Amino acid sequence: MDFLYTYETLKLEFPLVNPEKAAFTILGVPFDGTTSFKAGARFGPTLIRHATLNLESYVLDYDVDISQLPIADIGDVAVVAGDPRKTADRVRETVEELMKANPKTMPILLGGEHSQTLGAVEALKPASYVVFDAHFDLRDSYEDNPYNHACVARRISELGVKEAMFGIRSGTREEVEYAEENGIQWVHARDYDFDAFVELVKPLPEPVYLSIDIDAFDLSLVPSTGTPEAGGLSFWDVVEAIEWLVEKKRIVGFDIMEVAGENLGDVTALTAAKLLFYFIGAMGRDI
Ligand SMILES: N=C(N)NCCCCNCCCN
Ligand SMILES: [Mn+2]
Ligand SMILES: [Mn+2]
Repeated sequence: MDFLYTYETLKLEFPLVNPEKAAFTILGVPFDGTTSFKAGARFGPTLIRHATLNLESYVLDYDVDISQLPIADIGDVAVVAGDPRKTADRVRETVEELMKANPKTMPILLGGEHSQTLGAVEALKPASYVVFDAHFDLRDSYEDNPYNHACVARRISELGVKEAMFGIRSGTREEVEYAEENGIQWVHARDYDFDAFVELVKPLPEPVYLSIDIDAFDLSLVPSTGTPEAGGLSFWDVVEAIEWLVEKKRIVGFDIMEVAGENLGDVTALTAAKLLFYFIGAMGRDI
């Protein structure tokens, strides 16, 4: 099918289906127009797709071969360089077009700056937003822009979406206060464990949007990201949380954001690609 704002790009190596028939639809968002420290998230979607070439499609832990699942890849959103709001509008419109064509598909965004998650959330209207991130992203405005990547959770909370955050280890006093005043629960990376995750996520209303800012992981796993922070989560921390969510909650959208880099085979993209396969594999157990 045709989308207003997307173009074709590198695709996953195994057979793909049309979005009308897909249980999962991949959409790249190669935007890095408000990146404040380390550039290159515009290459994230391509780097992640390329990194999947290194992976077996068989997810050992689940006995699921994801090459057998109905997956679509609708390419990348054409970005409006330097304008996170206009680009997120295109993301929103693309996800709306997609859901109209196939209300049952699970959109999977690959990014690209975290600012772009807003567009998907606006389109999908989840009741809750579960996010793994080193940062709160609860600033009202950053570098004079309310749609900067450092503000995305604030914009989502203003939509009335309940939020829970995991892996946090960087923020301002104002962000901590905003979280407190608005009932946003969070777990510091230092205090993170599976029980803490379940405790906060269990009471959240469905459906849930799950967002992975790749900087939630320890720096060693994700050196190429916009605002890297030491002291993050392990790979299995996040995989186990995803498994719980997939089993217990209705998920309407998923993303892996803030993957940057300039070189094929970048460690960060390899981490992101593996996580992508675990998410699809875990979801695919029920298909
Ligand atoms: N949500 C985010 N990714 N926020 C990161 C903000 C960057 C703060 N730099 C502060 C530098 C002060 N010298
Ligand atoms: Mn972050
Ligand atoms: Mn973020």
